[in-house]
Amino acid sequence: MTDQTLILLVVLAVVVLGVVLGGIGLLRRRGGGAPTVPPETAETLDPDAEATAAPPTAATDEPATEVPAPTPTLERPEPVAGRLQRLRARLARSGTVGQALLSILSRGDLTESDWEEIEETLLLADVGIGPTTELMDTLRTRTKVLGTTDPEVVRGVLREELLALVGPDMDRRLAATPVVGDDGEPHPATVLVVGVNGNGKTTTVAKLARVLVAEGKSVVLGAADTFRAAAADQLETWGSRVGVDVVRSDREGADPAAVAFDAVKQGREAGADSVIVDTAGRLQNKQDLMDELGKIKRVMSRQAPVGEVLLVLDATTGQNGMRQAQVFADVVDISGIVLTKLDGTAKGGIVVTVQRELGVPVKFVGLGEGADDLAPFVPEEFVDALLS
Ligand SMILES: Nc1nc2c(ncn2[C@@H]2O[C@H](COP(=O)(O)OP(=O)(O)OP(=O)(O)O)[C@@H](O)[C@H]2O)c(=O)[nH]1
Repeated sequence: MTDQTLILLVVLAVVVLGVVLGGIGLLRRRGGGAPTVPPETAETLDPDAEATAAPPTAATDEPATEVPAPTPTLERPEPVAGRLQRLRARLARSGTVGQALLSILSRGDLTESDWEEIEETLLLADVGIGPTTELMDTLRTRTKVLGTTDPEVVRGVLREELLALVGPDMDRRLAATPVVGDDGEPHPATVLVVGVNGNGKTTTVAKLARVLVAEGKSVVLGAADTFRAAAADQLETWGSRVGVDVVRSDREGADPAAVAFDAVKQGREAGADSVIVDTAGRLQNKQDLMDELGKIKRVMSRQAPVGEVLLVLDATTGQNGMRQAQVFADVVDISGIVLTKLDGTAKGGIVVTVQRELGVPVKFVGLGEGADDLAPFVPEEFVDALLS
């Protein structure tokens, strides 16, 4: 190969190379590949960069956008005033006693067998022997003096006498307002709720919390029924519906007094108006019950005086319920009674019996399973419902 041939070959190779490289450049400009722009300048070049940029990750310095948690909607319990009036139809079965008495008394010139019928009606309604005899004596005297069978007059007399029996002057207010302790500090009003299991105690605690919330009070609940985890779950569910905190133990069988103490402590620290404590109420024997309730009350008092001990009693249990009630009254100072399930019984006379035997007023009555089916007991409204 001559020198000339060699120079020709080199020139040819350079030309071919130039053509090939030029072709590749042309292809690239037509969009066949990404422009080789360094990544850090890509954003500034892309007009849509802001809109399409990925959200900042935790690794960046930019603060993460906070998505507010959805606020649970709290229920507003029904107003408390007039609840017994609203629920009076639930007393229909109890009302049969009033209706029966009215119809007998309206016969006029009552015979001994009429009076026996009156007695039987009262006893069947659980009015109890003592109050039944008293009522019959006054009715005998008054109907004889009046000498009338006018239904309105007879109704008026019966209303007055039933009201006297139920006790219109007893103090039925719930001690639920904070008190100033010996240390000069405000303490929440504390309510200890006792009674045999199955009487409706846990649901009553929840309903009571709603009563107080309806009155604008702040409440903390203590789930000291540590034998039954479901009782604490039940309270938590009910409490969350109205924004009420529940203090509980996660350990079944935990010391109920410790839970009660923590509940009152939390209520005090939070500046709550009231603390309501649910208890187990197992009736193994009187001594155990006395030890348990005594300890709970003692321990609670270290945080705040126990202002109220409510006994929950199932109105349908009759004399058996009265015996249980007596055991509780013997072991702890009861300040009021809640009569549950009054909607399902004709034995409304238990109101009279239980007040007489325990010497404390019925403060609330349960008239159904609904969240607001607990009514403050108003003697006039109760007697009117019996006679309507
Ligand atoms: N009809 C009616 N049912 C009620 C009333 N109060 C409570 N109950 C029902 O009675 C049942 C027992 O109620 P609970 O509150 O679980 O009873 P408890 O006394 O706490 O029972 P333990 O937790 O086992 O001690 C439930 O089905 C309640 O809904 C009421 O006034 N009327």
